[in-house]
Amino acid sequence: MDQNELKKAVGIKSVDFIKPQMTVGLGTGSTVYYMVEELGRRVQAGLKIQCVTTSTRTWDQAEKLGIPLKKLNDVDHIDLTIDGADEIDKNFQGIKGGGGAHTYEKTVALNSQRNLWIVDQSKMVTTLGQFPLPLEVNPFGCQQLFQRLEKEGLKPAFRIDKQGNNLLTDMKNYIIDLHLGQIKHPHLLADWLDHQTGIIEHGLFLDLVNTVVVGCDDGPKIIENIR
Ligand SMILES: O=C[C@H](O)[C@H](O)[C@H](O)COP(=O)(O)O
Repeated sequence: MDQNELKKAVGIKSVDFIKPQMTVGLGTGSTVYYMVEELGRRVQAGLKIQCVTTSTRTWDQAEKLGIPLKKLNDVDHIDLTIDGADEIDKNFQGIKGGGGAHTYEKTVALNSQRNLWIVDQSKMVTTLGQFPLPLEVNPFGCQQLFQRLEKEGLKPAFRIDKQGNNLLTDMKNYIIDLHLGQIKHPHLLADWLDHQTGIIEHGLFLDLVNTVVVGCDDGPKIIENIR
């Protein structure tokens, strides 16, 4: 199976975790796309749920499919959030934000009773960091922040769109990607990044995921993170 077929298989499989009357967080990305398409089919077939989204992309897709949507501020809990990931290590720590949506994604994830990630097998790694670590940053003072990151040896690069401009997030911020190669101590790095003024949110998602559905050639595999 190619990567897209694996993404589609896990996207469809993950919808089995959604039960009637749940409030569900919908992530962002090309794997989540398939999950939302399948959820739309089930809602049209009569499944009663409500959802919050983590990006305008997902909101627009879900709205077109007739999935009932709420703003995050208007729900009192989220039963389950289903999202993609860019890397997951052997300790179930993850990198997200390849699509620049990680700030809203982390906000929704932190407010969810359960988090389920859907990935193809290429995302399962021994050590995080091969995938560049995304930072959402405030445009105000971003050059000074960039220099600070360079000085720390974190190999930053602004993410640029097709027109050659700084890519803008849903919140109209910029993205800086850190090309680290490997992240030996994710918690220490997360702690340092959490304390840098100008960084709105980083893409390290630590101690957050409960279940991972991995797309493998012989079918989706469900892995529980027993913590
Ligand atoms: O900002 C984007 C998200 O964190 C995505 O969930 C992540 O990048 C995985 O995306 P994809 O399923 O397209 O590989």
